[in-house]
Amino acid sequence: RSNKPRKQLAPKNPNAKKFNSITTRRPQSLSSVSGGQATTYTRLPPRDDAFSDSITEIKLSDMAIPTLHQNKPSSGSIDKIEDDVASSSDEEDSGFDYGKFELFEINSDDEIDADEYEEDELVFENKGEDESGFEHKGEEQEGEEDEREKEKGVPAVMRCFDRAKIYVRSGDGGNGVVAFRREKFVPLGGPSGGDGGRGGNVYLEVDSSMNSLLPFRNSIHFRAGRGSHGQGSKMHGAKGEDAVVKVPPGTVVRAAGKDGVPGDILLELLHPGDRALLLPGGRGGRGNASFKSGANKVPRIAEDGEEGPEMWLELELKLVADIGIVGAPNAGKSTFLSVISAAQPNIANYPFTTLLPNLGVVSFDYDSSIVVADLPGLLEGAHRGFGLGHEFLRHTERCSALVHIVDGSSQQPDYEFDAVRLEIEMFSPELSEKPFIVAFNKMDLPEAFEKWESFQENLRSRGIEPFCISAINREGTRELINAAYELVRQRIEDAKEEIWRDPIQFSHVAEMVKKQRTAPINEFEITHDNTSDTWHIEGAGLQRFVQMTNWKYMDSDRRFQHVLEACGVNKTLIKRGVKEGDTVIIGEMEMVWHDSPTNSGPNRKLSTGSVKWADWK
Ligand SMILES: Nc1nc2c(ncn2[C@@H]2O[C@H](COP(=O)(O)OP(=O)(O)OP(=O)(O)O)[C@@H](O)[C@H]2O)c(=O)[nH]1
Ligand SMILES: [Mg+2]
Repeated sequence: RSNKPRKQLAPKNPNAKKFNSITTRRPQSLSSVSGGQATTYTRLPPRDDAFSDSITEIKLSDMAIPTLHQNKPSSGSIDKIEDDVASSSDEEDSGFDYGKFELFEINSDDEIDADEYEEDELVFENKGEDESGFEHKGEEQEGEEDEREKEKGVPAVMRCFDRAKIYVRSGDGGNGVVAFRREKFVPLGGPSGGDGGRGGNVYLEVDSSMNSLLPFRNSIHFRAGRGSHGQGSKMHGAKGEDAVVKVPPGTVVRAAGKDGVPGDILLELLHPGDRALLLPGGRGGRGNASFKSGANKVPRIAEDGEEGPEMWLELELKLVADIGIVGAPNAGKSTFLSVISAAQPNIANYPFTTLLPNLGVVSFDYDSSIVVADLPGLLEGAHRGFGLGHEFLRHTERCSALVHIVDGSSQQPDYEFDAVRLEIEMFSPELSEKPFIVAFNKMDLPEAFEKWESFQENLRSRGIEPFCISAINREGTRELINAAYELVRQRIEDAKEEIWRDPIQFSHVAEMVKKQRTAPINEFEITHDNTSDTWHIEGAGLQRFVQMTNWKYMDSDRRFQHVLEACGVNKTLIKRGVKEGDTVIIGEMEMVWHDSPTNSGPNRKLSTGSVKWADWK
């Protein structure tokens, strides 16, 4: 039989994990000891342990960045590493270019222009730890940054306020080991290799001190730690450290979409304390102590740890406010928020003072309070992209009511009112059906005062009773917010009568992953490529089995043959006409098929039949 190793430059399996870089893999050539069929192993995937560091939280630093940078020019070569591949692949559809972003951050020479990045301070405030020093933008990137801002029409800080795309990966399980007990007075001590530890989980958790997704501008990779490897004396490896991704309340989590089609909603993390197990870590590989059986008392076999699943997520923040303040730019929305709550938004006499929504809490008697959001001003044509406010209208989707502030001193308050209402309708009919209150502001100014009566009449004729206020003098503001509160209260009471929703299932993604993991090993599909005489065997269970098989150990081969036999792969292949020398690919593993001389008859099972292997689990 030929043991010639085959060279293969790219993973043949399109579903194979992207980041198993080929170059880090030591090609090994082992020939099977058994007389089974698929025997010569030509390409094996020992996992490289580059990511074995335990990672707790935001950890984009370390290895990811410099390598990403280095690797950029050599695209096209197979010498890619995880992040390079991962970040360049999924980005185009998202509208964000995080890869670039990161690249900039690396180049940073830590020259921070305090004025320029004033806004960014907001980012760091929220960060639990910013250990890496990569967060600050240097000067070089500024040019490109500007360019991009022009492209998108809105400053990056606004784009990243409520949207982010992140990468999460749970930890791989630790490997099991082969060891035997050797003690002076214990002859034949038996197998004592411990199991590897479980990989760390990835959790998403609401952090109520956060109010934007801006921190994800800087850190988008979250990896849980790998489980430690097992050791002799039946010592099991420690569990890998969990990664906890903190998000602000009101975050909607989607699987990253493709080609502009948003992915499925996985989770909604609305309230402080919400915590979801997203990706469970990989199972630790079993050590040889676990493989001991009556028929095989000296098992020379241990499993590798299971790889932790990975995924790209799209986060979207929808503020959890009870009331949204809407209105044209410069109407006095922020002023109103500042007088009813302790919030101190920027107020100035020019349009678009408010670039990002502000939140304020208004307390009422009996311990009740509501959250009020002040949104950037809405212009006519906002739904076509004019101005800024439209970007943020979706934050009002969760509001119970709107307060619509009209600038009484404007030329035509009636017209302004209609224009903003129209924008709201254009944005979403659902939003326009929310209860709202109209407030005619700046009554202290004579030009506003003059227009009040006609404005009031006009609205009354349409069945709306407007309020008049002078936000700056705090006149009429209390009545206005009380009325708004009344709307919220009603709404809450109405909602109580609605049928109770099912309690939110925070672990359903993890359940899905777990279910996938338990995919039976005998469910697979075989496709045959005539031109290259290649057989692809696809099946989640089998692929997982291959991934966890550690070929270093003698008995691994036998067990592998045994499993192929037992789950029917060999039989199916023979039935479909596999020939001597054909390539058989399962997951990342490539084999050459050999017809053994004892192909038919009971002899086929000779190699494995006598041993009972521990169950695959
Ligand atoms: N005279 C008077 N001026 C007011 C009143 N309320 C707000 N202003 C002024 O109107 C200007 C705009 O106020 P803001 O509260 O920043 O308006 P805004 O609606 O938040 O504006 P944008 O955030 O730019 O959309 C400021 O100069 C305020 O001082 C009021 O009741 N009377
Ligand atoms: Mg404002």
